[in-house]
Amino acid sequence: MTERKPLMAGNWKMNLNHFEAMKHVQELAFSLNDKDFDAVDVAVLVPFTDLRSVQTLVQGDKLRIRYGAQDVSEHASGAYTGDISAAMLGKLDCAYVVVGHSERRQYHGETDALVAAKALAALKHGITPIVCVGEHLDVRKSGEHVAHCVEQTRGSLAGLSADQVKASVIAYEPVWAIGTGEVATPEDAQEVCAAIRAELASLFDESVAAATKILYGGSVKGANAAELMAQADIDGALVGGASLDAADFTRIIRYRDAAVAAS
Ligand SMILES: O=C[C@H](O)COP(=O)(O)O
Repeated sequence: MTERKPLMAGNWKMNLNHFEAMKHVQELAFSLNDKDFDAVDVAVLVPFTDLRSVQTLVQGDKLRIRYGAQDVSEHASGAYTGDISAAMLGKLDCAYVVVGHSERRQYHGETDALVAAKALAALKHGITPIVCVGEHLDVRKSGEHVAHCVEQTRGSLAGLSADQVKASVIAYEPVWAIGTGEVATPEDAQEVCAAIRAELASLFDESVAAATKILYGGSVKGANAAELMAQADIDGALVGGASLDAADFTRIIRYRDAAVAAS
């Protein structure tokens, strides 16, 4: 069976300027140790304006924290005012980029096809795309959430090869659970993550399904990370609000400690 090393990725969204970013990364680095990094991959997904400062800090201090961006252009270069290319992110040694976050889908009209094009652009430059999918509350209430997320996964990975999917991360984020304090139950999250994994097996094969990391996102905190991580198909978390608090993000990264304390 393939070992999938957990990934805890903090999506800062539009928070923290580059001074605040450096302070926050230093705080996080101070609270984590080698044992944490051996057990879990830790990443911060920061505003574009923070990237160079975070890179300098991480590389200068040889920190084991990885970093990345929250969006990328599907284009290689050219007259796309305000956009940032994957080549530019690659030059900053970004390890990850979020594509298709529900806030981009909602406020910027991003479609599955665009998300797939962005994922491909990232992969071309050796950057792992974190491809987000998830349903709105009305879809959940209609009982169509599994079919919806599977369909969105298929569309958002269109054109990626088996190896490219293995080199990607998928994040299931029910939109109704984002920033609301309304966390999906571990069983709800597992249901969709398992369906996404089954879809990878049917689109490609079992090796792709076994190798691809699937994260859960939506009101993850130190207090609920362990029960989510106990689910077979959840390989980590995409954390918004709680990642802005170094202490709570550390608790999420150390979810195993909470699991031990509860047993
Ligand atoms: O990308 C992160 C998600 O949107 C979750 O945000 P949240 O943890 O604040 O609910």
